[in-house]
Amino acid sequence: MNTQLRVEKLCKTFLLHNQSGVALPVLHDANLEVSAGECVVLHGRSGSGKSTLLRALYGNYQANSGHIWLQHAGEWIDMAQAPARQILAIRRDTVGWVSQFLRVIPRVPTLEIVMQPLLERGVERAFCEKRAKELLTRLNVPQRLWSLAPSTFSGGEQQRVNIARGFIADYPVLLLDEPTASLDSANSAAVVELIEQARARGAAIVGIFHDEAVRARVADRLHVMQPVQTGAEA
Ligand SMILES: Nc1ncnc2c1ncn2[C@@H]1O[C@H](COP(=O)(O)OP(=O)(O)OP(=O)(O)O)[C@@H](O)[C@H]1O
Repeated sequence: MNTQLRVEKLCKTFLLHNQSGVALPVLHDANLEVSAGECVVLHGRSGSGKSTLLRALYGNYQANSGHIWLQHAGEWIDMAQAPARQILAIRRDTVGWVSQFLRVIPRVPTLEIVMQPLLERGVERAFCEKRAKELLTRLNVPQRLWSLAPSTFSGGEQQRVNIARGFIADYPVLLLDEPTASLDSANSAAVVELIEQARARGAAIVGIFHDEAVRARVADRLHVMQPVQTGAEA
């Protein structure tokens, strides 16, 4: 097994400063190991910390303790301790994030938004454009929209632009936050196919999928999230 990502004893407690400093423990000694070519789906009841773990893996949430080891540029790096500059390099080259939401960039055309992750890696523009067009076609984003900024697109169209952008680069690690939420079955099937292809090329994938049929299709394994027991509940 070629391990690509290893989470060790990760702890995360949210401190609600504007609510009397209440402490909300969400992750306690969370462990997870994902190999290249494996898709692990986070599973557990609402509020069990699935999104929190996924965001910590992308460096959006700072863990209180523990490690997030991943292979980046031929070395093992602890994402939980990495400085901001290194996190940016990890996001460019190693860890991709695909969610249902597009952070709309004003006035930038769709094709440009989709190409951006590859352009940032210094890939030749003609290649980026070809790949972006292929993905937009596969995801049924009509060609007449490609030159427009997506701020006025429908929710589903924005979602598919975001998915095209998330899949354009061959990231060794892919984090998927409900990428098929609210897509119709044809578009959902197109996303499932992209996930299967990423897995076949050796990506280590961690995802959240509430749709049971999609989960059954893509998951090699479910990772069950255990809610943190507080003193009152124990
Ligand atoms: N930024 C935050 N600040 C404070 N508390 C947070 C924050 N993000 C999440 N939480 C809390 O952490 C707990 C876990 O939330 P999280 O979103 O990780 O759960 P989830 O398993 O993804 O839930 P769902 O399936 O409903 O999306 C919740 O009780 C939530 O209120």
